[in-house]
Amino acid sequence: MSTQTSAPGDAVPQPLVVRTVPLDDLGGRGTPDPAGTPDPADLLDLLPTDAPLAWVRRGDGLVAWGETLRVEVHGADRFARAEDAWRAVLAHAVVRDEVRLPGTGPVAFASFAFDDDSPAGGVVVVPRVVVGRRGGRTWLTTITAGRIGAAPALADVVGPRVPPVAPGDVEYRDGAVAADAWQDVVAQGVAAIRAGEVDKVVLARDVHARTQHPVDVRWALHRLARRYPSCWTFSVDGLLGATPELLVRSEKGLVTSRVLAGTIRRTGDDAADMARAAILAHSSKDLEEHEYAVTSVARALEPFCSSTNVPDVPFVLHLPNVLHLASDVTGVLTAPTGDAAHPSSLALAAALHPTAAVCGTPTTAARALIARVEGMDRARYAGPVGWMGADGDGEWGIALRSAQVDADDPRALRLFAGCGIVAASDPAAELAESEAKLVPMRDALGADEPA
Ligand SMILES: C=C(O[C@@H]1C=C(C(=O)O)C=C[C@H]1O)C(=O)O
Repeated sequence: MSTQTSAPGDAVPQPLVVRTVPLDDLGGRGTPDPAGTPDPADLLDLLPTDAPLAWVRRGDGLVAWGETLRVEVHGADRFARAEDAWRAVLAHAVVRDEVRLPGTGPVAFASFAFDDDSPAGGVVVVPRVVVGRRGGRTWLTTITAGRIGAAPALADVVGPRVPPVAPGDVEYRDGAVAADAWQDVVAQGVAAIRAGEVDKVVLARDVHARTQHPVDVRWALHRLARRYPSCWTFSVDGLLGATPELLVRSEKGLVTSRVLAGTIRRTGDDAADMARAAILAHSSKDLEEHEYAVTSVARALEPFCSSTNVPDVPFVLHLPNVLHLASDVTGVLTAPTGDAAHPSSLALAAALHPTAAVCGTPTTAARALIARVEGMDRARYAGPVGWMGADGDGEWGIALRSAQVDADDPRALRLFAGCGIVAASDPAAELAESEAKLVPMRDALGADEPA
């Protein structure tokens, strides 16, 4: 069943029955499966064409499909409303979880707009079926309205494998701001920095794609996951991508955030790229950009944590298209007192969003500058995307290296990319960097067979 509600708490199916069973001895690699059921070793292979949900990295993670409940939220309190809705769902849930790992039991996927005023708002999807994998353990969760019945079996909830369909020819055209004109947007950002309005601002652009065939999101997901194994490949409500940036993971009182800022394009030549990595690691412009982003994350986490660990120097993250300065910031959540619980991963994501990696410093002025000069609605690009479990633990990425499929036209997509701008930024170089950041999604829509 699928229920639409914009008022959290409305129309929660009662009771909601959640069952998690292990799949450890089912369909493992090399196990002959007479029913032809896909191998859960590759989670993405399980997904149906329609509205696939995914959060995977290096073969682990969650895939899901079906909609037991969908909640749409809007406005500045969209995160809090989403959390209220999730709690209302849980209040009516009967849970039998035989695996008890992060990601087992009830799970919601969600994605949120970057901007408080965006019509894109946010969406929480409680799927009907979830298959998860973590450290060699695989499980199946079903979330249905009704009564507790027999333990679910994979063969009953997964259809025959329909191979992903290629998008065919893809036409690209300018988005809200043409590529050339976007250099003026960057120049306005630099001018605002020099005028003292902000220290850093992140400016983005979109590109429109039109595919020959309706987009089969799974085609793109497979390609993203294979080419960008260190990224989090995600799909929620038509927003898909492979982000290298983890806004926050919260697990058993431990929080982690992978902060990126400071980028250099790769050349394709390994020796030259090693030299570029060294240049990046010593570039004062990129180190400045990075410092703003790390500080914004550390400051936002501090009120929730009894201790935090902020690395002194970033490492260089190598991706096939770009190199980034990266820092893994960690913290221990302050132990709850009395009946209080830890803040949920979503509450932490709400407190962190938007970091200086995707907005700028100071936040309020950078937000206002973006709204004034960027010339587009970012929608859910650069907003939090991820999943959360019943205990509030979960993982939220920043929706970068991403595209949004038009809900009314499955052949139309918007691709997005943005760049951190500081006083020393050069508009032409930033345009080139934005092109490099569009590569993952362009390749994901490529015509050749997935490798
Ligand atoms: C805004 C994007 O990326 C962000 C900006 C970066 C930069 O300017 O160096 C690096 C990583 C991300 O934090 C994007 O990919 O669209």
